[in-house]
Amino acid sequence: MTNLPGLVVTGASGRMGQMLMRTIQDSDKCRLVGAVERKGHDWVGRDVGECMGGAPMGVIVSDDPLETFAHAQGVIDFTAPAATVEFAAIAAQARVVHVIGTTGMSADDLGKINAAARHAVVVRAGNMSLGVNLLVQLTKKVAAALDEDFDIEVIEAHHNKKVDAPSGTALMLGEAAAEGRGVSLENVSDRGRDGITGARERGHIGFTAIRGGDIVGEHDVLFAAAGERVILRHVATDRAVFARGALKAALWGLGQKPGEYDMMDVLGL
Ligand SMILES: NC(=O)C1=CN([C@@H]2O[C@H](COP(=O)(O)OP(=O)(O)OC[C@H]3O[C@@H](n4cnc5c(N)ncnc54)[C@H](O)[C@@H]3O)[C@@H](O)[C@H]2O)C=CC1
Ligand SMILES: O=C(O)C1=N[C@H](C(=O)O)C[C@H](O)C1
Repeated sequence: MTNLPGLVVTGASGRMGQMLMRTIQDSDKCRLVGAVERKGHDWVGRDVGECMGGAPMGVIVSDDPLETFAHAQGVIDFTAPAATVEFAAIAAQARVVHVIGTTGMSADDLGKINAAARHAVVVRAGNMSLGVNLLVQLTKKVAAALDEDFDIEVIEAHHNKKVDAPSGTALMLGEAAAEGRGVSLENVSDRGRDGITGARERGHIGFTAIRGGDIVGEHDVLFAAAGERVILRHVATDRAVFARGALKAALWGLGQKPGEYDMMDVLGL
């Protein structure tokens, strides 16, 4: 057992943190060697199993990422942009694989993560599920096949605690649609319509975000033309799909050279 790769989960008390720790616990390919939460969090100093309301897991929640990462081969990080940028620098220093699921990052944040990836393996994706990564490829193909008579709209729905919009997945899908069309998303992105917006511009890619209840994550890519519509859809009903993808990414990353990778690399899509 002790020869299995050791993984740390950051944001341990979060929706994804807890799902990740349970998934690692159930895996026979890796083991949980650390759990990190922010300073002042009431889980710090306590056993993670007990914090989650179960039996002790022999892992004490820490607020010291530097010390925790030093005992691991990989870190799985679904937290918040500022925390992820800090963890990227520490993971690079410790030369451990850093799997990043955090969304809502700025261009500046992404630049810092890219710099960290010079020293360690980083696998980053706005969605770690197999289904969404397949949908990204399908979106690129459909966008390449249909001309601008088809208006492209990305519609996403998430739970009422989500803090960023559009979702990381919606942006991946928008990028894929733009790439399929041979344009830059930056130049055609249409976000936040409100009021007298004027008619829709031909060639634009629109984004709509729905927030409510406990929706895990739903994404539609709509191609709407006169007389017909094509709709590509992914519905996640269980966060386990993201956790399984993240574990796969961490284990895959152990065999790679330093650099920034995504789930397409991991899944070979
Ligand atoms: N790429 C993917 O497949 C997926 C990505 N996500 C993304 O993962 C992120 C987290 O999502 P949730 O788990 O729903 O959020 P959450 O709010 O439930 O959990 C975030 C956790 O990070 C912790 N945290 C914040 N700053 C920290 C710091 N400096 N040090 C240690 N811990 C810190 C918080 O205390 C919290 O426990 C979001 O950006 C979300 O969009 C979520 C699901 C799937
Ligand atoms: O915050 C979430 O919950 C999710 N975030 C990711 C995103 O922003 O796309 C992935 C998934 O949809 C759930």
